[in-house]
Amino acid sequence: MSLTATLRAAHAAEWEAAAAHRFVRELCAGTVDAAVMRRYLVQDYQFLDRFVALLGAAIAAADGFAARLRLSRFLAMITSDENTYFQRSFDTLGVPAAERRNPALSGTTIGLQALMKEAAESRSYPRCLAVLVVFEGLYLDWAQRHAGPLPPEFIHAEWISLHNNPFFQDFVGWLRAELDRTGPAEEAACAALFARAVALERRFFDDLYA
Ligand SMILES: Cc1ncc(CO)c(N)n1
Repeated sequence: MSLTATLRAAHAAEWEAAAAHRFVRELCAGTVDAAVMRRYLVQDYQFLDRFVALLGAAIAAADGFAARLRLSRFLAMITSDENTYFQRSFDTLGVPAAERRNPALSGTTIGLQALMKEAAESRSYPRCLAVLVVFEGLYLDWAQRHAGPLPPEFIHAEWISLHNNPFFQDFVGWLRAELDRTGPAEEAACAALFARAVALERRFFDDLYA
């Protein structure tokens, strides 16, 4: 089995709990409560800041120009289409500037930020990939479970389509192949980061209903 398949299998129960979570089921049905969606987006925008830094670290640590180009194109999408999605959602939900910029962080958001900081500061390409494979692979997984027409509200519909489109599918497949190619040299460290990422993803969704 490949490294990514082995890691995924080792954390199958936690992965499934996140990928089939009540939040993503309600999101795909277009029925998620507006206060829950607001709470999610406010915390996730703080995730995004560190996520952009992690992508920058992966770009710097990557072992070739082809990988740097690929990661840079993804980073360009995050800092354009995805960032404006948050801004338009915050406008629609009436989220004030202070809460967009500097909200009270949940323990899980702090944990995700610390995980990304640690991976970024390792200056290790495979360690950055181990975290990215979970974040992007898990979001592709739940978004691909959506069937039928997209929900009517853009806040729901765009969050699904941002995570299930040909560009994103292709990118996640490439991330997995990169981790399989480079991860075996640092397998224990990659496995530890992968495990923490899956657990935090699940908690991030659980928090919304706590
Ligand atoms: C917490 C979290 N994980 C993964 C993604 C996908 O990038 C996201 N937006 N937020």
